[in-house]
Amino acid sequence: MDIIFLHDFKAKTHIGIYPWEKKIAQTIELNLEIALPTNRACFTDNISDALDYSLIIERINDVLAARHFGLLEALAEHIAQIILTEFNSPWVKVSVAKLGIIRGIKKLGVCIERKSLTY
Ligand SMILES: Nc1nc2c(c(=O)[nH]1)N=C([C@H](O)[C@@H](O)CO)CN2
Repeated sequence: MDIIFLHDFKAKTHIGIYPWEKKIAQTIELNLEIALPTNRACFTDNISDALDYSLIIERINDVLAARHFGLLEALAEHIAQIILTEFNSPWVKVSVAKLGIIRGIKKLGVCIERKSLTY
């Protein structure tokens, strides 16, 4: 299985269950591992055979700008489903973390793995 990874992807979004979290954007950190539907690009060296990671980043940034999620779990699930359904990945691992939200904890979050139903 070939994988594209995006590590330490930081972005601002509105997330959280408390009223102040609906008003103030927070920085989150995403870590993604995205299984590829084919390894063809390894042999052809052609972007049209690859999963273009810049399109994934653009799509995720659009979601983070447009949506408010209460729970980290819900945001992680939303991103996982986009990767599986829109980018045809057979498997994805998504971690979403908040930074410095609770005193004494540098980073906390959730990590989920999902498989496509079509593979
Ligand atoms: N399992 C979770 N627990 C909590 C979440 C969450 O997203 N998943 N979120 C919060 C608050 O928004 C918190 O981050 C603000 O300090 C609390 N618990």
